[in-house]
Order: sequence, then C-alpha cells, then structure tokens
Amino acid sequence: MTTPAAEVVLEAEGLTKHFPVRKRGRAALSREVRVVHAVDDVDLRLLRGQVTSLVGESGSGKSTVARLLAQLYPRTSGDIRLHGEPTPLATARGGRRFRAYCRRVQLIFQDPFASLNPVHNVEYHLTRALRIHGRAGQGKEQLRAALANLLDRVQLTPADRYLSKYPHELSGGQRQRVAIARALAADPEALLADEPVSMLDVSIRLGVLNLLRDLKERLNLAILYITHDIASARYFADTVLVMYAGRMVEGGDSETVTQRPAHPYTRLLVESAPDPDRLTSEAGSLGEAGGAGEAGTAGGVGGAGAPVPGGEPPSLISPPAGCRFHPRCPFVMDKCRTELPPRLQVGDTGEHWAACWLFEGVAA
Ligand SMILES: Nc1ncnc2c1ncn2[C@@H]1O[C@H](COP(=O)(O)OP(=O)(O)OP(=O)(O)O)[C@@H](O)[C@H]1O
Repeated sequence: MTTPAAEVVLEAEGLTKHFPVRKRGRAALSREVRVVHAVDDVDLRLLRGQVTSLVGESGSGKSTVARLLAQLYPRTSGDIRLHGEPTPLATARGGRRFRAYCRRVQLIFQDPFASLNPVHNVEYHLTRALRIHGRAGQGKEQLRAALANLLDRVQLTPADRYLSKYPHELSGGQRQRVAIARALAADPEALLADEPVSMLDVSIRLGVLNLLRDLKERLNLAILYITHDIASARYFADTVLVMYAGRMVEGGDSETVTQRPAHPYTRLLVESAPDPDRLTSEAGSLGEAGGAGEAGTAGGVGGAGAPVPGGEPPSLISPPAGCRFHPRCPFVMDKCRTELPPRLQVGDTGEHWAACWLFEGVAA
C-alpha cells in the first residue's frame, strides 16, 4: 500500500520520447519528419521501499521509459527528478553529475546472459563495478569482504563457490542474481528492473522476485518492475501503472488495479492473464467507482462472458487521435475518438485513476 509519508526517490513528469523514423526511397525526398511516439507524457514516481510495476503489452513503451530514467536515451521532453533535483535534458554523459545519477539509479536488463561478458568471471564483473563506484575498499581483504557481501545479498553463498564461475557455468537465475549484485555494487537508491524474470524458467522466477522484494525491504530500495505479466505485478508490486501505446492509462495500488481494473485495456490484460484467485465480478468494481451512466455500461467489460476487445495495438508513427485504445475499445464513445482523456479518479480513495472517459464525473 502506498503510504503518504513514503519518500519520492525518482520522479518523471511529462516524460516523452519520439524516435525519428528513417526515411527510405521517395520518402527521403519529402520534408515531412516522421517519428515513433514511443512514450508520451508519462508521469510516475518511485517511492523508497516500494515496488512500482509498469505493465503493458509488447511495444507499449515500457523499456523506453526505463531507458529514459536510466539516462541511456536523451528524452524528447519532460522532467526527471532525483530527490526533487531536476536532471538536465542533455546531461553531459561521463560528467560528474551524470556518474552520480547513474550510481543512484541502476538498470537491470531482461537477459542476464547478454548483460554479462562471457569471457569474464563473476569476480571480474563485481570487482569492476565496485571499483567504478569507488566501493572496492583498500587492499585485497576489503575487496574480498565487499565481494562476499554482494554475493551474500543476492543469496549466492558461499561466495568462493561463485567468484571464479563464468556466465555459462551459471544457471539463468544465478546469472540474473549476479547482474543484480553488480547493480547493487553501486549502492543505488532506485533499481529499474526491465522484465527481470521473463527469460528465466518459470520454476525460478519466483525466487528472483522474492530476492528483489527482500532487497527492497532490507535496503529500502525504490524499484521499478517492468513486466507484461499483470499477475506477477499483483504478487510483487505495491503500485501498478498500466501503459498502452506509449501512454499511461491506469494506476493505483496493485491489489485494486489487478483485481478491480477500471480501464477497458487493463481489463483486457487481466482477462487474458492466468490468475487463479482473481476476484471476479468486475461489474461490481465499476459499481464502486460510481456506477452510473456510461460507467455502468462498462460494468460488463471484465466479467464472465464479457466482450474481450480484439485487434492490435496501433501504429505509433500515426497513433489514433483521442484515446489511443479507442479503435479496440468495446465501449468507445464519440468523444474517445477526438479528445485525450485525462487521469480521472476511480472510486473514492483518490489513489486509483484511469485515463478513460467512462470515469468522467463518476468519482465521489
Ligand atoms: N531505438 C529505437 N528506435 C526507434 N523506435 C524504437 C526504438 N526503441 C523502441 N522503439 C519503438 O518504440 C516503441 C516502444 O518500444 P519499447 O521497447 O519501449 O516497448 P516495450 O513495451 O518495452 O516492449 P517489449 O516488452 O517488447 O520490450 C515500439 O514501437 C518500438 O518499436
């Protein structure tokens, strides 16, 4: 649960990334500049000691958000603030300020095999990270202790058994633990975990998620957990944010968003996710949101036998006007085709919102 007192570590406002489209053939002669609207006007906050999950299907812009937050890409517009301190649009890469930011905000990639160099062993990877961040200590003894401490944090013990191993000698889960240990070498405050378990065997996913949860609690980390699996977000996250076609469409505490989704797109995600103890009767959830008028129409979206919107996500080069989900939405109204819905409150707690016209005038 989000507590009002939780400290904001990292925050984005109006975060936008447009990638230019390379022109080919005759298009190369035209003056028209075409871009992929990968991320548009995204707001999010990562709180100390909490997991925020960013959920959405492939191509919705989740990884781009993580890369923008990690400063791997320059953003087109918007603000990123670490402890309220703005990061300039074009942070000088390699500069002191940039290095300090990168130390505090660490990214963990989906594929631990690709992120570890196959010709180097665990000791090399971790020692290098400790040295880069000035945390290797003085002399061999202190370095040894720092390495053992890192491996202990990711539950790879005894350390001596793992230090000499090469990536190919480790299981997928162990490799991801080494990648997490390498991120921890920087002593970060925020971890951006981009689909950290999706390439792992189902049997070991839970272990790695439990490890991240343990780190969140012990080290008081602010974690961004990116996933297309809304069921795992329910299990692991405190807060869930849902992205569709480059925009945020819903947010709130994880239990509410995953069990009583409001936006028709979130309902689609929840409907298609295997989650055995889902509380059904989403009709009731919209009733709670106010239930009257158009929202009442939406009450049937997620329930048994409810229509599941078909179709594909839109082109991000020329995204639909209004709500980007409108071409797939079973409850589309005229307004949805032309006007972008703002964040509208769902229910009466003030923490659950949906960018959907169905909730206009519904909240208490
Ligand atoms: N470097 C790039 N240049 C051009 N377009 C890009 C680039 N990176 C991402 N995109 C486009 O931006 C959109 C969002 O991509 P992104 O990888 O952020 O989505 P995602 O939700 O993380 O998807 P996945 O789960 O498949 O990784 C996609 O249309 C993608 O093709």
